[in-house]
Amino acid sequence: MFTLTPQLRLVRPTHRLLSTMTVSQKPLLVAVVGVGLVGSEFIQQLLSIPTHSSPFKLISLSSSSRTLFTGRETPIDSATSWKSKLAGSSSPADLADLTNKLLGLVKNEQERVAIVDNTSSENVAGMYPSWLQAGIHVVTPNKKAFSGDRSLYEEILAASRSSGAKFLNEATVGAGLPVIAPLKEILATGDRVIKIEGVFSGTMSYIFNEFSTAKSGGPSFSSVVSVARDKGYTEPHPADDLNGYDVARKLTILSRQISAASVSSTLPELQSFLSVQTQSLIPSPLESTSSGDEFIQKLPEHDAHFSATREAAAKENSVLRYVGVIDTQQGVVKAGLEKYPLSHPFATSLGGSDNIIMFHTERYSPRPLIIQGAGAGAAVTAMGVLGDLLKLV
Ligand SMILES: NC(=O)C1=CN([C@@H]2O[C@H](COP(=O)(O)OP(=O)(O)OC[C@H]3O[C@@H](n4cnc5c(N)ncnc54)[C@H](OP(=O)(O)O)[C@@H]3O)[C@@H](O)[C@H]2O)C=CC1
Ligand SMILES: N[C@@H](CC=O)C(=O)O
Ligand code: NA
Repeated sequence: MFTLTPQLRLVRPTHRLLSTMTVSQKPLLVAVVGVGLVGSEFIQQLLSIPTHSSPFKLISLSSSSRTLFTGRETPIDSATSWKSKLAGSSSPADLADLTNKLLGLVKNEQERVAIVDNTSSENVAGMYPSWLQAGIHVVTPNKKAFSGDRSLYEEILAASRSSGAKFLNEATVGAGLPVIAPLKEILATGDRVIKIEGVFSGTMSYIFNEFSTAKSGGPSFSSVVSVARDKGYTEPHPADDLNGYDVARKLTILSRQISAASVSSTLPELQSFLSVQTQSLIPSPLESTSSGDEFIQKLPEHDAHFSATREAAAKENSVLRYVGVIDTQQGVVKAGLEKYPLSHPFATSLGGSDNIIMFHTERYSPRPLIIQGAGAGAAVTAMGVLGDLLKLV
């Protein structure tokens, strides 16, 4: 009889340990909103983690027209059938209804829930404060919430602070490249950013890597833009890349992060990405061209201007690159076309849709921290999103 006691002693701590592990290893329930290029690849990558070892359960998918909500007992686990299951769902897309269902899981079942927003929708971005307030984590490559109206950004920060739910947005800048995470570490460990300078647009990178090289002359600007569009690198309307807004949004995201970490930041308080000094490359006669096809058709009329700019740079042994700069000493955030000598990393080391980002900080000085690699594309962007999701578990 007395032998029971030691056994009990053994059993009880082991059991407690198991129950603790069970709680901390409860899978994170994931709802995906947006199943386009990045969304589909993200689902593929998520479902490629073997079910028995996955820390996630995929419980909901939404396109702009319909939602599939399976709940946690029968999660979506097949990379081959999720599309047809979503297509066959009779539930219309309804973010309010999805929010209520997820809120029930958080409040009534003590589940941990994350929404992954793979859209570029402002409406979806506008839901973040209510999701975070409800304790639902948000992971996204969508730049809208963090680069749009300052009030939305502040609501997001406040909601996350009050509930403890996290928002992670690594893929909003440099796609899968680590940019946001190193910046957070630079700031959190007490280093000071002096300047961030980089090629932040995959599309602009491709265009200028092809248009302006170490060799004199080269293809016409319009032909490079046209090829970039045919390859699927540009937005359907190339003006949406050439206006520089995508770069301005990325600079806003980084700049707000720097300002939030430093009470004495000299950076301007950006009301939105529209507050960034941004040079548009759209020739003024084409500014109101609403069709992408018409834009491409008329762009050759402006080739001479771009060729002259290229030749002027070449005379100085330099090339043209569309860059973004955050200068905390000058208090400037700007995006535009700049000349770089051939010895500069922006001039000769870039290929394809590479991004390159240089962090000049007090610690990384005089030699900057440089991050470079593919800055657009479904595979690397989805990896950045899944990487963020893994940080939650
Ligand atoms: N592609 C890239 O290289 C990179 C993309 N990103 C960002 O990733 C995000 C996704 O980009 P990408 O996949 O290329 O874009 P896509 O246009 O391919 O996909 C976006 C999807 O969002 C869906 N959508 C729009 N509104 C809603 C809504 N209210 N509810 C549910 N779904 C909705 C659309 O669905 P439907 O088809 O049903 O209309 C569409 O399929 C964007 O924010 C983009 O800026 C970031 C870095 C790099
Ligand atoms: N259009 C963007 C894609 C990622 O944000 C780019 O060109 O970098
Ligand atoms: Na990134």
